[in-house]
Amino acid sequence: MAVALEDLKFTLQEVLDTFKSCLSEHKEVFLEHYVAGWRGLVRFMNCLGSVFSFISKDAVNKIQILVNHLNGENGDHYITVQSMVKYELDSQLVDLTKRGSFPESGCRTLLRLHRALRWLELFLERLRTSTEDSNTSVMCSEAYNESLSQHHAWIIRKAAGTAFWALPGRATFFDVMNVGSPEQVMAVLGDALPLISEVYQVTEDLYAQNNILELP
Ligand SMILES: CCCCCCCC/C=C\CCCCCCCC(=O)N[C@@H](COP(=O)(O)O)[C@H](O)/C=C/CCCCCCCCCCCCC
Repeated sequence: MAVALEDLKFTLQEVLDTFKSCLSEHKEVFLEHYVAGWRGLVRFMNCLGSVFSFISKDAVNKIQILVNHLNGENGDHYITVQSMVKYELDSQLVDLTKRGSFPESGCRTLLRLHRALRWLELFLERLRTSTEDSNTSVMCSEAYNESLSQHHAWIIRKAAGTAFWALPGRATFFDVMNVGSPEQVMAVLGDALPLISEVYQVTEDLYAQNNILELP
């Protein structure tokens, strides 16, 4: 497995810092930082091997859709997730019941990443409380089955389940994170998790209030 440890050393910290900077003091989620967080996670995943490339391609595609909105002529409306939701709903730019004219709306695209963030939260929580003999593939599968899998077709669930078995063991995983000793990894995860959870919850509440948690 080719792992660019030097790149990861700052990338992982960067990812966690990026999620830290996602929330404004008024609990708005900055789309630019949210997307940057995902970019970092994808870089990390790419270092785990080509077996994950079908996952990273989908994530990259969705990240790019959001970046295009941010850089587009209506980019001002995409500064925060809150302003994006308001703008797209007010302007009727979202397919609400079936896929139609707006397959790349910001709302439906971010929803896919938002669901994946729940997987990440559950997976990192398992890693944080794991012991030496815990199995990363099992932790990853459990987190996936409790979250994202409910939104995936059978064929995607099968492919994801197969890819999870290619994950490195816990010790290698921690090495790749390059944070330091297992205790230091646990401490970093302990710092990062509440922030990731808060970003997830703020987004979840916003989508629930606007009744857009099931966008096609
Ligand atoms: C501290 C870091 C340690 C953990 C590092 C984790 C790095 C994870 C990086 C990226 C995660 C990938 C996010 C995937 C987003 C998937 C979005 C999605 O659900 N897409 C599906 C629906 O889209 P539409 O068709 O409606 O447009 C799409 O069908 C999915 C296709 C690809 C398969 C997705 C499988 C997701 C598995 C997530 C677990 C990733 C495991 C990585 C292992 C480290």
